[in-house]
Amino acid sequence: MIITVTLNTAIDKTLEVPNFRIGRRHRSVDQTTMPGGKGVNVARAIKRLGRPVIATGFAGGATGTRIVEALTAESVLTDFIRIGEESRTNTAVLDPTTGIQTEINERGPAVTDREMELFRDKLLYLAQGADICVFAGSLPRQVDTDIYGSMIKELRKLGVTTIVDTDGEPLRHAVRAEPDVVSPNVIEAEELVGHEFNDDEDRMLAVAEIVEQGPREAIMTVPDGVFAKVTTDNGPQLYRVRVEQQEARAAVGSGDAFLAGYVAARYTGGTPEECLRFGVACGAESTQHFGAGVIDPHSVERLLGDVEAIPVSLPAEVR
Ligand SMILES: O=P(O)(O)OC[C@@]1(O)O[C@H](CO)[C@@H](O)[C@@H]1O
Repeated sequence: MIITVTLNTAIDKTLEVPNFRIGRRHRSVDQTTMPGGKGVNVARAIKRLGRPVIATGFAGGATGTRIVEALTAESVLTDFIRIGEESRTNTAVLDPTTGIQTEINERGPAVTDREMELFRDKLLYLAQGADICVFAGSLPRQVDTDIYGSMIKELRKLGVTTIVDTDGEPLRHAVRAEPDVVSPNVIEAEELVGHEFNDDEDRMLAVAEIVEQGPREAIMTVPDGVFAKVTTDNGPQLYRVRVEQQEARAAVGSGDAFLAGYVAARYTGGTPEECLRFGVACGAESTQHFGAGVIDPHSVERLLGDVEAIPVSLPAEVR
């Protein structure tokens, strides 16, 4: 079983607004709502890939009920802790004339110590039957920024593989707890290592630098693929994995789809290279659909042949 943890679940509302301009009044021509939050999107995509997955975390109020009911309607297994405050609604404005999407994410509810205690209990219970646990997304209010870090340590004792996709302080703490994999995007990775990347060499060295901070492996997502430092049977290996970028219908959540593909392949025993290639195919395919974590597994298989995995030699200083 694969667990996805989403502490800050959301209803993602996307409004289609042609010629969107800051400071003007608009009427949307179309709108969609879907349960979201990064771990929820990862669970949706893993389910579509046919691997066993359960989504957990916090869900509060009428929005929380909607999130759980909508996931159930998608046949995604859920086991959320119900909390007193309302889960958030994240709003995205998509301008079809330019393809540009603007997002406003709410901070989310405050979580009490008691609710957090209940969640820890639940996670440890679910972890007994799990192989992999994915922690993804921001934290709701009043939650210790070391929460992912402390859960990673507890799950390691149970032999569960831990994978993290978050940012800022929670990411900083999580890497120190030595998870199996961290998967930041470029902006999150630049913040983590403390400098900007100017070229591919910088990006390649950055994943090695992140591994130095604690995780066993690091995968940085970029629009056309990933830069990664993974552990193969022959030792550590750097990879650049890329695919020709297609014109995106909606790129939001492609990092979540990458992670879902990577985890699904890892769950069924893929080699590191196979997992990275499958993840990149899933991330790219997801850009053809509205809705984060929505993928078509048949198109993913077709795209896989176009994904290139290039092993990169380790410079002496990062060996
Ligand atoms: O505020 P967070 O938790 O960092 O990100 C939440 C979010 O923007 O990320 C997903 C796309 O990756 C959306 O489903 C969701 O609304």
